[in-house]
Amino acid sequence: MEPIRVAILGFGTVGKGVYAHIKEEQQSLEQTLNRPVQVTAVLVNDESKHRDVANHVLLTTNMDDVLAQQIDIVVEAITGVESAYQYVTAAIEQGCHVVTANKAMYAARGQKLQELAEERRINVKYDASVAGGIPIIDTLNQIHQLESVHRIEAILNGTSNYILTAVAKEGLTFHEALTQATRLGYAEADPSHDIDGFDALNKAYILANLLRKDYQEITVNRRKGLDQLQLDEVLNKQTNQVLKPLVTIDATSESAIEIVVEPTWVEENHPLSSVDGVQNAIVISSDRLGSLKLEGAGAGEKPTAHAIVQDIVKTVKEDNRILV
Ligand SMILES: NC(=O)C1=CN([C@@H]2O[C@H](COP(=O)(O)OP(=O)(O)OC[C@H]3O[C@@H](n4cnc5c(N)ncnc54)[C@H](OP(=O)(O)O)[C@@H]3O)[C@@H](O)[C@H]2O)C=CC1
Ligand SMILES: N[C@@H](CC=O)C(=O)O
Repeated sequence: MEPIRVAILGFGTVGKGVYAHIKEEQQSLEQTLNRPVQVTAVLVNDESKHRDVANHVLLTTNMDDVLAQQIDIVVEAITGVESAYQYVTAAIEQGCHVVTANKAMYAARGQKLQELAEERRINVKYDASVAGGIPIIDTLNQIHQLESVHRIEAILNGTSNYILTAVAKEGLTFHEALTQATRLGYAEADPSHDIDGFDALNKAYILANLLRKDYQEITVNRRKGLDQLQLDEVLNKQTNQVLKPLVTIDATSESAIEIVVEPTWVEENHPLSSVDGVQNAIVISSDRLGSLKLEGAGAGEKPTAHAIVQDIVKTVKEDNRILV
């Protein structure tokens, strides 16, 4: 039986995680999809760094070589915006579905990509780009189809939450905690994106865009990261309060969806106060639902790979040309 051919762009924490997940879960994937899933090509910056790709898989630095492999689904897990956008655009133009984890790229170019994808009847899925393993994109879409979501409060950066927890509860220095977060594969290749709040802002933007009506703008009222904190603030814990890297998305105004990203002291009975370490959580509020809290691992190899493989499975099930 013809395999479903997958290319992985990027072979770092996330790309390797997807490669390992597909290999380890080969049988269950084949049972679910009635066809085997095969990683056919891997794209990297520097081939010489990568010895753990099997011989039958094309390892290359050239996207044209990847697309020459009759790929069904391109998994994009590289860093930065421009190259990623070009690769994904080329993939869509060639008729490949796309699954991406790259929130910086998706926040900046997601809308353009979806327009192009719609023209070509291609899926672009991006659940792994927000909150690691938490299945937030489809969940939020489904809720919002039934009634307006008016507010989201969330922790969307695993590295920042890991650092604040380690400093406050384990007595680590900021530098020690960041070093551990990097070693564990949580931090961005350039961890300043975690620390300055831009990673959380990109994720907030992706969620806000799902709630946005055509006439509404998305405005960023504040973006602050851990880099603007004095460490003493974290150590000198105030009574009954916990410092959390909070994101709020307020959709109550007719004209704008307003985002605030800011480390915030929350009361101990706040739904996000107990979310520690690399965990992320999202509290979605609407009239009928009240509030729904989703919590799970917000970063790292396995949860992120899980989200990507889920999107691969959904993509195949939605495309009759692949699902035979
Ligand atoms: N780490 C995490 O927990 C999560 C990360 N993400 C996102 O997933 C993406 C990947 O993250 P992560 O795996 O941690 O990053 P890494 O830095 O671990 O890996 C990045 C990989 O991308 C490759 N790469 C970078 N630029 C290019 C390029 N222009 N062309 C070809 N290959 C390139 C690198 O190649 P080489 O190895 O040769 O240098 C490397 O293999 C990022 O967009 C990140 O924001 C999303 C959710 C969670
Ligand atoms: N660096 C990010 C990785 C996942 O998106 C984080 O720490 O949340």
